[in-house]
Amino acid sequence: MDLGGKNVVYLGGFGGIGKKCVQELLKKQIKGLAIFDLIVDDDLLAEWKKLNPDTEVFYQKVDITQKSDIDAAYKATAEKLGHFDVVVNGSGLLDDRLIELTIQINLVGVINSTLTALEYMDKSKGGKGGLIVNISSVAGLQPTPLMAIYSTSKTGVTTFTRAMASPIHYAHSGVGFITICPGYTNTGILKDIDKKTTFPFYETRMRTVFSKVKGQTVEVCAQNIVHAIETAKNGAVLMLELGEIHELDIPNLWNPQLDDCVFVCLS
Ligand SMILES: NC(=O)c1ccc[n+]([C@@H]2O[C@H](COP(=O)([O-])OP(=O)(O)OC[C@H]3O[C@@H](n4cnc5c(N)ncnc54)[C@H](O)[C@@H]3O)[C@@H](O)[C@H]2O)c1
Ligand SMILES: CCCCCCO
Repeated sequence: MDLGGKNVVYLGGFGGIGKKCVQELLKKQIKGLAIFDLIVDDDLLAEWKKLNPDTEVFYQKVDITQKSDIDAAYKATAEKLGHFDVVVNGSGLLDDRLIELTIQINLVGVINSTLTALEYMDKSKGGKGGLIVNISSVAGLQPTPLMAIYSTSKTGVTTFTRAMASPIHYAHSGVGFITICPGYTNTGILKDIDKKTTFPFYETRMRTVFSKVKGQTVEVCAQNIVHAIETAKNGAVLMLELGEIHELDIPNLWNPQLDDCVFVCLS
């Protein structure tokens, strides 16, 4: 999608990856940018507004565990911008001690944000269509024993987003979906990992190598997220690893058998 003149909503826009994504998005002559987040950096927000006078940049406080916050923020954004073309669900928590909160933020919050945004974007409901980008993780592509709860939440994000990208849904709503799965990216989420694993001090092979795993810079991750927004097709699952974008082809593992054929479950 050409981002020039578009309206973007970014959830988690003051986080490590979020801040850099916002800075990359602001280079694309977007028309409006709504930053939803639990926290705000007032100085950074003021700087973004000052440096981008032709873009309407504003902040909405949102606790993504509160559906009422999500509803209010999207309503206010629709009133301010008229419509929005791109939504990035980029909030997240990595702390397996906090089971319910991990699921609430990483999965239920993304689901609620997605379904609320769809109410405004869905062509069949008077919307203009658009693109919803859900940030999963490499931990959302395969089981990650070191942080099993986080991995579960992110696997849910990957599966939910792929289901939303069904050709049937897309034909109906005109809203495309892509899943972004970053590898290690140098932000605070990876710090103090021993306090955030499923089992404290439980030596897994991953824990042994955790501090030696190669990571990518936040800047290159953000650049690739924005490149994906501009170029990826509906349904793409993109692993962003060490500065590269790998489009993944995840096979169907089950296709229902009918009396006279195998029904391929693509929608
Ligand atoms: N850094 C990595 O290695 C990495 C790798 C793969 C995926 N990710 C994912 O990328 C996204 C951004 O992560 P990050 O590395 O920038 O971490 P971060 O901790 O810097 O940012 C997390 C963001 O989520 C927001 N958030 C947390 N709880 C919230 C709540 N209740 N309501 C609203 N917002 C809330 C924070 O305010 C912050 O803006 C997350 O979804 C994370 O799981 C990160
Ligand atoms: C072991 C997987 C680490 C995932 C990074 C945060 O999504």
